[in-house]
Amino acid sequence: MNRKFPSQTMPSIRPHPDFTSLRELPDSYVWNHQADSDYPSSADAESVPIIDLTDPNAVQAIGHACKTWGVFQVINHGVPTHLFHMVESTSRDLFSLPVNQKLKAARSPDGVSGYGFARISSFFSKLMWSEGFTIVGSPQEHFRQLWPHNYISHCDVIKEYKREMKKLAGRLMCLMLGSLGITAEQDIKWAGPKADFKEASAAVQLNYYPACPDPERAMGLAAHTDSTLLTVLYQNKTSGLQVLREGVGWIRVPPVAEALVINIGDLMHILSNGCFPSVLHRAMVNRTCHRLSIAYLYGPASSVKISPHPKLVGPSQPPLYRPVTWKEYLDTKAKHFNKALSWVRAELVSL
Ligand SMILES: C=C1C[C@]23C[C@@]1(O)CC[C@H]2[C@@]12CCC[C@@](C)(C(=O)O1)[C@H]2[C@@H]3C(=O)O
Ligand SMILES: O=C(O)CCC(=O)C(=O)O
Ligand SMILES: [Fe+2]
Repeated sequence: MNRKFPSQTMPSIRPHPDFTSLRELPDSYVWNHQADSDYPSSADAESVPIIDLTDPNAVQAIGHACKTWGVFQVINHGVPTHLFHMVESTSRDLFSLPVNQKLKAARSPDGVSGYGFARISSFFSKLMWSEGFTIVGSPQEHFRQLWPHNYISHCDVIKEYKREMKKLAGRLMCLMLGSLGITAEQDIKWAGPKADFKEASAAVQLNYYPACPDPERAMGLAAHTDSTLLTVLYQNKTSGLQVLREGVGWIRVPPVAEALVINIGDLMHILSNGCFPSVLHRAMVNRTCHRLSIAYLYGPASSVKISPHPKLVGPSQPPLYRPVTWKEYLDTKAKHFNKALSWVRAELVSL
């Protein structure tokens, strides 16, 4: 697939913003959305599929959505509603702390976890109107810095959220792979004997997009694909997420009560030998309402090499990618950003 990406520049280091003090959009936050004319905006011409996980035809619907959209929303997913309220409340408490307090849990320059700008900021010359907090492993040390007296309850919320998300992500893996004729129990060794993907790993990304004085010219989170197998995204009631639909343009993914957005990531793109293309997406901002989203970024255990599945490879379908671990892929992404998939393409030998 030949994708065009928005212009990128060399990485640079920037200070943290204090959004509440900005009444006008500083030039450093003004994005040239003119460049989007490459991708005509089709507003609501088409909409991202919404799939009921209790529907007996869910496997086929998921397969179709993964092939043609790379994204879908799920309802009746079984994750208790109160958990979303709790994780949203933890997120809100975190981002509403004074900047100096949040900086006590800042992500270190070579670290993964903690508070900071979107990691992809370094590839763009303009700043994004958002803050993020990444959780890999336990958030305890960082949360203790943020809330010395009540960090434990916040840690418990994240722990419970991760547990539920892991269950759902394992289920989604079985459904997605099932639609390709791949049975997790027999065909994916690392899925484990119960095919529950127990050894899988994940990161939780809390995203906060403050209300913005000039949303048409700002960018919440620039266009990217996730480096995951799949991402489960919870968004609050404020819309902002958009996905790129090849040949159509940017399509809104509106918040739907009780629904979760599922994105195909680059590792699923590789595992499916390009059958399920990862989806380019971005987050826009709002003039009056802040927006929160919580991404559960799901991938394999660190020792697992992901490569095109043998069932999807044959004389007429050569493997398009070489085997990579998640860590190797993240390193490639950190260097080449949206061109990372091309960097892991297998050498095609012409006969
Ligand atoms: C596991 C990961 C995926 C991620 C990089 C990370 O190490 C932790 C944060 C993730 C995130 C969330 C926002 C978008 C994204 C592109 C980014 O900059 O940080 C993703 C990364 C990714 O999927 O490549
Ligand atoms: O906030 C959103 O809707 C998108 C977030 C996202 O793409 C991410 O965290 O990877
Ligand atoms: Fe994303």
